Amino acid sequence: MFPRVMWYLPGRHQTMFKNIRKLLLFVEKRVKLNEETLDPNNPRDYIDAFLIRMEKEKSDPQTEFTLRNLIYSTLQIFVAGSETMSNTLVYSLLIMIKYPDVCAKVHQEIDRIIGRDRIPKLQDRNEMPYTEAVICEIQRFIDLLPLGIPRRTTRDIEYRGYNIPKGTNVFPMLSSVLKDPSCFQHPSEFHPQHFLDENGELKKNDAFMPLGAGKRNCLGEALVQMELFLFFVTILQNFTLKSLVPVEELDITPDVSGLENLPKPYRIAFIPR
Ligand code: HEM
Repeated sequence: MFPRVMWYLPGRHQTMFKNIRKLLLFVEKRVKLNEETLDPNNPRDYIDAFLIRMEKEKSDPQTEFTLRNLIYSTLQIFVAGSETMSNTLVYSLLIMIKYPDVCAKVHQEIDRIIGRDRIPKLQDRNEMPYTEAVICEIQRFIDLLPLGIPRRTTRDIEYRGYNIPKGTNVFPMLSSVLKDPSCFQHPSEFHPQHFLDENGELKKNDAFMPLGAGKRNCLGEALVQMELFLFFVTILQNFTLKSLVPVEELDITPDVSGLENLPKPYRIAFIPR
């Protein structure tokens, strides 16, 4: 997907490479700091845990616990976890101003279950099926990573009658499930009822996989669902959102992009409640 030749061609992508190098330097510094202050009996974070395992396996030539893997996997967690979350939140606010009736119902549920005098907590999720359904539908509708994350087969495999040789790039196209009309009644519309049953309770759907599926699904899955709930609900608990243009003019189709479905730039007013 990112052929090596791009490193040598001029263009705007060079800024991206420069920024990645800066991030790598930042991670390298952080790893050094951890190394200098490491207490093997008291690991503080992912980097400490990795360093301890590196030390244990240092005589194994096959080990995956190398300094290079530590730096790249730490960077991967940063990159995978920041853009995706912020873009989902930015998109969710756009959808809320496009559908003020949905936003009003979320406001009502927040006021009923949490009120205005305390901060939201994760346990509130169990009592807020409408808000949960809206958050699921936002993730399904925006389909943030339509192609999933590119993978490569490590051996020859046969899947449903297809032979896929070792070394083949595979794009698990998440859109094909998130927008599947046999799984979602109105696949191309924003429709929170996709995740609600006739009693208004949260309804699970096996085709809901914005974070991938299987052994290598999103590492941050639990964090994503926690963060989305807490950030989204805290914003709506404190603000009424208003579009600065007539709602009909708001375009919620994604901007042109390579990997992620990004929201088009928009302006929004946050009015304290
Ligand atoms: C809304 C936010 C996010 C979305 C939509 C998202 C989506 C995804 C998807 C589709 C994959 C590929 C899964 C597969 O191939 O089956 C993935 C992988 C991954 N995600 Fe996320 N992600 C999000 C947030 C996060 C966060 C917060 C973190 C870390 C703190 C994270 C870390 C990772 C990592 C490390 C992988 C690679 C896992 C592996 O290869 O084993 N992601 N994510």
